[in-house]
Amino acid sequence: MSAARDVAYRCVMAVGDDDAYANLVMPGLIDQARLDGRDAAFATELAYGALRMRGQYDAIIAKAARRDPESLDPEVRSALWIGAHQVLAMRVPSHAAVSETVDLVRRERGQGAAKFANAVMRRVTEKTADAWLTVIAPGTSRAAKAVRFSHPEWVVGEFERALAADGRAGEIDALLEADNAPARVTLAARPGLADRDEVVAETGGEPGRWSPWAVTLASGRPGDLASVTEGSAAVQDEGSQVAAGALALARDVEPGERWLDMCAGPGGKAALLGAIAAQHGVELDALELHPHRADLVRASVRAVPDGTVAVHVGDAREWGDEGTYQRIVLDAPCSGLGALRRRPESRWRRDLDDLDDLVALQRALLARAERLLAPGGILAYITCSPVVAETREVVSGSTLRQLDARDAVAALTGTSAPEWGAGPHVQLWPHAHGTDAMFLALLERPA
Ligand SMILES: C[S@@+](CC[C@H](N)C(=O)[O-])C[C@H]1O[C@@H](n2cnc3c(N)ncnc32)[C@H](O)[C@@H]1O
Repeated sequence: MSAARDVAYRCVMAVGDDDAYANLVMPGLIDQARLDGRDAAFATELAYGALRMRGQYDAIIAKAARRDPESLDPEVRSALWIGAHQVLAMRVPSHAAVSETVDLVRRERGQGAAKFANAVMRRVTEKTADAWLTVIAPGTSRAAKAVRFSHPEWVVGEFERALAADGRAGEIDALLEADNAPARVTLAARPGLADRDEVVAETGGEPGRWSPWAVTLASGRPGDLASVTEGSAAVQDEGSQVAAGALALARDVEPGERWLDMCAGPGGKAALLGAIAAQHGVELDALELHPHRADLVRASVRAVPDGTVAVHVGDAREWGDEGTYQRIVLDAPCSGLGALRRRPESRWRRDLDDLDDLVALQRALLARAERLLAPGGILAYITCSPVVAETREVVSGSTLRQLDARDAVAALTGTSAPEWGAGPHVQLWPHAHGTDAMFLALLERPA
């Protein structure tokens, strides 16, 4: 069996067995197996594709095996997902995909299971992906879309609601499709620490579409770049750059301002805001509940001039002195459903019940943020989720005045405010903006 397929299999199994994150385990597996660039890309596509599309592949396997995929051994089910992905979504010849899958299953579960896998894979290869979709996902119901685009049905429902609330009813297929396309890697060349043109030259990438600091990479491992190693640039979705940058640009920075990042780990926004704070000679407190994530914040801000960012460990609901901060970013813990492109397994890890707890936490954090804000201060409420309950419904419970976030986003991105929807908040979308589905509201405490 090929080393790349073995790496993909180990990754899929680690995600299933150990609750691992594919993007965290994959680099180690690739290094261990000493895959070259081409095989590493192949293994990554196999594993991420299988993890993303497993909802659709389970529906196909159920028909082909005439068995509930849940009843299969995890080893067999994982191997079949990877096999199905090769046949249905990549240009791997059927005979190779079948024999590699059978070899894998034989190694893991013996001859009987290999015979079964052989029969299932042969049936899978009998139809094209489109032909299978007419069998497993006919029509345009929510359930059919869930299978076709391999998302949990409740997530499709939440996305439909969020799109409709944003004047984008009818875009659901485009959104679900965008979630299944791997996101290109974007760096932030942190202002004052790195020069964007130099990072473009260093990486062979291109300037981003929205953020003045963004560099979009064609390919490659960003960890190997000098600017990333020293911390003057870092991987950061353009949506995150826009949301954090909008707070900095919402109005002129006055001397002596104090800024707070209430939920800072792992520190992407803290580093961007810290870099901007340093340019203005103002200070940023970065707070994080979990000590190990606070360590990540310290590492993330290492290139920001000393004395600008102070990292603290604590629960933001009980932290700080009231009326202290002129700017606060509350990048709230959320379902993460706006970042499904980057985390292939994450759509299957949440369920609707998680939302209630998250929303309660988001509301409590926002209530605390309101108190920590100085009169006249501004708060950015941000989520990497478009879910209505986590976004506009949380903000609508605030006692603060909502500013038109479109103005700050337009100023930052060199666009005009009406391009960013009906306001006053801004909702970014993978299919429309090529970013994660970040939500941004700017709230102001009356002076
Ligand atoms: C969405 S992430 C923030 C991402 C971060 N702003 C960035 O750009 O890298 C939310 C963070 O909030 C932290 N968190 C959760 N509950 C918290 C609380 N009560 N107080 C402070 N931080 C909390 C989580 O551990 C997590 O690191």
